[in-house]
Amino acid sequence: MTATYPDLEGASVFITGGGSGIGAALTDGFLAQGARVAFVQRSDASAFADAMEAKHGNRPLFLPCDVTDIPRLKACVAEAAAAHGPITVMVNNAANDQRHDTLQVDEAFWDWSQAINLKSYFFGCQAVIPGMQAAGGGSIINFSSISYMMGGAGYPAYTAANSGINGLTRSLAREFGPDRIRVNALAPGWVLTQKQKDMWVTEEALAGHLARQCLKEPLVEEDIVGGVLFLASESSRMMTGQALVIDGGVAVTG
Ligand SMILES: NC(=O)C1=CN([C@@H]2O[C@H](COP(=O)(O)OP(=O)(O)OC[C@H]3O[C@@H](n4cnc5c(N)ncnc54)[C@H](O)[C@@H]3O)[C@@H](O)[C@H]2O)C=CC1
Ligand SMILES: O=C(O)C(=O)C[C@H](O)C(=O)CO
Repeated sequence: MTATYPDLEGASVFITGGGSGIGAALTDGFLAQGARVAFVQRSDASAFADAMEAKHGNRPLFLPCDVTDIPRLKACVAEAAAAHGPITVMVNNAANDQRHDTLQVDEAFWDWSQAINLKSYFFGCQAVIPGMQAAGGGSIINFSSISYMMGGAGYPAYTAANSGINGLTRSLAREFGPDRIRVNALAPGWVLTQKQKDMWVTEEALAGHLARQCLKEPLVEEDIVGGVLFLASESSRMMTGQALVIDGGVAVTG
């Protein structure tokens, strides 16, 4: 059950990685609010856009883009603004939590990981801020993760980026608050997307993780949508520079 936010009707929303996983649930959730949604991702999402149009009678604008290609990312932001009006809601969601062994990481892997998981976030924000300033404000939601709060081993380049996203978020909130641009992070817990199930979920790992949650059910994509809509809408008008955690209540120490 998701609340309705009347101010999101007609809002111009841009989502990175909006065609699969949590991002697809976000595209669905914003379309259900009557927003105009543009999203980017690397792989073809035309069939998903068709399905969304059939469901909502409101087609999202899919723009193929690798978010590590910053000129292309900026061009997509410009194309989305031309189609839907100035972007007033930006969701930096695309990421890659590829596991890695610290002693095997080389500079190329490190740079690849930061390019997706941190650099694209900075330049995604930079691309939408002038339009938000001209529009009199906006809301940016940067996806982080509880991964760095848990201090989990096995993906330090990813957790470093997730931690960096919170620093980025707080600094941008300070710099652009006077323009009425709000910048918040959202840190999900373990959300059982198809990719997580295919790549990382084992019975043992899931049981260990659920033991750390207060609420003993796994999270699904839709559990994240309500928090993002709230941060996007004027219902959170005096909230900025924060990290909203949706993780079923994971104990972060021990
Ligand atoms: N699923 C989980 O358990 C958790 C997810 N998160 C965060 O939530 C966000 C979404 O995660 P998921 O839906 O699980 O991820 P996912 O891997 O299922 O989807 C990520 C999306 O980003 C796109 N993408 C990846 N690299 C890209 C690139 N270079 N250029 C363009 N698009 C690219 C993918 O195509 C996909 O649409 C991420 O920021 C992730 O760090 C955080 C904590 C836990
Ligand atoms: O990709 C992530 O970020 C996560 O999967 C965070 C999870 O809570 C996790 O890593 C559980 O082991």
